[in-house]
Amino acid sequence: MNEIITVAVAGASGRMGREVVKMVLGDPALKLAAAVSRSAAGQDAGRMAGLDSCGVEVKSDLESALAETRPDVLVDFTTPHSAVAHTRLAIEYGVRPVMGTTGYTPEDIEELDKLCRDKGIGGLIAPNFSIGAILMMKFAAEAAKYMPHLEIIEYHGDQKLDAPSGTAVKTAELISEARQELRQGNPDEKETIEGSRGGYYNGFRIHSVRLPGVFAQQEVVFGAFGQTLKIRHDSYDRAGYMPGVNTAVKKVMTHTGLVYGFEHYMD
Ligand SMILES: NC(=O)c1ccc[n+]([C@@H]2O[C@H](COP(=O)([O-])OP(=O)(O)OC[C@H]3O[C@@H](n4cnc5c(N)ncnc54)[C@H](O)[C@@H]3O)[C@@H](O)[C@H]2O)c1
Ligand SMILES: O=C(O)C1=N[C@H](C(=O)O)CCC1
Repeated sequence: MNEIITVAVAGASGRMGREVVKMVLGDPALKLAAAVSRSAAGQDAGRMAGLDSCGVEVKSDLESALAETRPDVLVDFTTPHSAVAHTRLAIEYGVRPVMGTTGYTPEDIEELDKLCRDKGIGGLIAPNFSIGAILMMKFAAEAAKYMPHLEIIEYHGDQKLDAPSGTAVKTAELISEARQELRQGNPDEKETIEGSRGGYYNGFRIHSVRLPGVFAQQEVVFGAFGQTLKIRHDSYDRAGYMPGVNTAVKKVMTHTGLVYGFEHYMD
């Protein structure tokens, strides 16, 4: 029989964190070891997530929670400001990080991969855990081989802290690996309002829309002679990320080193 995997959740009272607590409590192969939230400290984690009491009290400090409970895995959905520090902390305690939080740079990822390898543990940074979003990224990278003129438009709520989204950055990276080098558009173009052409990435543009009422959507728009192609993904419910997070918690136990992108866990 497989060992039960013990899981700590950081950002447990947040919108994603509550879904993760529910997912962990609902899977007999997993055990909630700790839940960390500064705003909900002292509450029962199950009650906080809208379920019955589970006997795990929410703690306010990640480091002491990891030191006391020594879980197998940390699942983190907090803020881009704390993502790197939380990943380092988990690795230091030998806890495998499954990081849904966005905002890492390529240099951060390289450093954290080395730390994981030195410690002999696995880790995952996944800007998006939903199957549809992963397929949208894969299809966009494939399309870019044949239609290299493109722009990425991502839409999120107006309180999102990072721009572009982690998903847009990952999409841009995958597209850049697949697409021939090309500087799009008119080289003499002039912005009369700064930023109106969006962010520049390897010859193409990324636009971040932030509006109340929006959750998470992205489209990659391709243009070629006489035609356009749009590849679009829409998220409607945070529970839609949970099958991916559940798979990640189990797969991160099986390898060494940091994996960047949930697509690596799909095959
Ligand atoms: N990978 C994915 O599939 C995916 C999906 C949705 C959201 N996200 C990302 O997850 C992150 C969180 O999103 P959300 O919508 O749940 O945000 P949220 O604001 O609802 O929740 C974040 C929570 O983290 C807590 N927090 C902040 N700093 C903390 C710290 N140092 N220690 C402990 N808790 C802390 C906040 O109090 C809050 O409860 C964002 O970066 C977002 O982009 C990723
Ligand atoms: O709601 C958010 O914030 C989301 N962030 C992720 C990103 O930055 O890509 C994924 C979708 C939801």
